[in-house]
Amino acid sequence: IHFSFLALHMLNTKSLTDIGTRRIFTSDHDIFRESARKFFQEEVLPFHAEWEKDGQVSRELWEKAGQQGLLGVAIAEKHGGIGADILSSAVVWEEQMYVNCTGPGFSLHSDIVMPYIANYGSEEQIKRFIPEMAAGKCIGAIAMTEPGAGSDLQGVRTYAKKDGSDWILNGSKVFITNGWMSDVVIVVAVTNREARSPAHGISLFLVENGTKGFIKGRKLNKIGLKAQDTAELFFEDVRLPASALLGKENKGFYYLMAELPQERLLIADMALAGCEFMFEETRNYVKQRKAFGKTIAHLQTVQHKLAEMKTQICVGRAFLDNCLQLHADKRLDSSTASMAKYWSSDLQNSVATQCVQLHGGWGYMWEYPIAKAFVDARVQPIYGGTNEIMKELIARDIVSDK
Ligand SMILES: Cc1cc2nc3c(=O)[nH]c(=O)nc-3n(C[C@H](O)[C@H](O)[C@H](O)COP(=O)(O)OP(=O)(O)OC[C@H]3O[C@@H](n4cnc5c(N)ncnc54)[C@H](O)[C@@H]3O)c2cc1C
Repeated sequence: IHFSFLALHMLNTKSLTDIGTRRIFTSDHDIFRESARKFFQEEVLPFHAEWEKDGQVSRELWEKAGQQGLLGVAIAEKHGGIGADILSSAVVWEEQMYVNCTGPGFSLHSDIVMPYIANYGSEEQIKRFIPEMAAGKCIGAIAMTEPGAGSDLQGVRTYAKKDGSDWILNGSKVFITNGWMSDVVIVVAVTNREARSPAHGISLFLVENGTKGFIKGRKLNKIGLKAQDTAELFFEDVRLPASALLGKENKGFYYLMAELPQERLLIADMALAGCEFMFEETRNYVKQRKAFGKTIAHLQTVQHKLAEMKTQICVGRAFLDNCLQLHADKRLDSSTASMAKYWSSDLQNSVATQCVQLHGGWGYMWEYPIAKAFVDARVQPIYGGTNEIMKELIARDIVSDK
């Protein structure tokens, strides 16, 4: 393995987004990062303002990302994925944040939805979905949250009733990332209402776009993530064949618990990358903005703010990179992933607030990247399990007698 040649000089990096400065990556990762960076700069950034108006990205973008090998990066080749490691996925997450474009729901598709199918799907399901998803021709979503059940996942009401060997699905879901463009949705539903606890009676289903009774509601009008097609989904007497069940009946809750740490790590890494982006954006701004005859970068209070933020980001990055490495070694436990999610997403919001402040009035204008980064950051402590729930999970481990 050839580690990044610059890795040992990490502390002297010119910019927090420089390639080849982090110890966890090899030179192969760096080469991959260069191509991912080019893709996001050329194929995403110039079109994103238009997609913000549309409330969604283009289908073409998904296919281009597929052709470029940016989807399903960490999914095994034998299953139809790219067959690289999770650190390569992290490269894609981070590069998306470095262009400040939150529209494409690639990370959810590649590193949340695809793993469920690869890990729990039948051979037939894997063959049917994974290659198409890696090609960007089939867009994936996952529908857990309902209007009446978010944090309390055991409170889901969507119900799949057996009818011969088929299932009849009824219910509704809300806040579903990639929901409007989705071609396949993993739907969390109750399959046994008499289970000894709700967690024992939940299953996962693969529901395809176009299935009778599967209705997409509106694209939700969010305060940020303007180009992300977050939607409501409705299921009205949707008849599903036995082959739509993902994994084993009534085991859905266990699958969710097993996969959620990766989702939390991904949010955390994107939060840290968002901080790195905002920091560099603000550094550049204060070095050229003049007030009282000098650039504002000359003001000591501004310098101290930047020094504090850089320190926090570097400390956070060290922990996050450790978590990424642990996850690559399959040793990341759930409560450590929760720590990363809660701490990084809180940091992202604190950095966002301070960076907007350092931009003055221009920081409040939509055409300035920092304004977009600020509103986009706000959801990070909410989704993927709220930060209050993260603290519950961390605390449970601390006081447990086991
Ligand atoms: C943009 C966006 C995209 C999303 N994408 C998806 C998706 O793709 N798929 C999906 O299934 N869901 C998705 N979600 C839903 C998201 O995961 C939920 O919004 C989140 O889990 C919180 O649930 P809730 O909104 O019902 O809030 P609630 O559960 O009602 O929480 C309200 C408040 O109460 C607090 N609270 C609740 N329980 C406790 C407790 N036990 N202790 C302390 N505090 C508590 C919460 O922390 C929060 O502050 C998305 C949400 C958004 C906004």
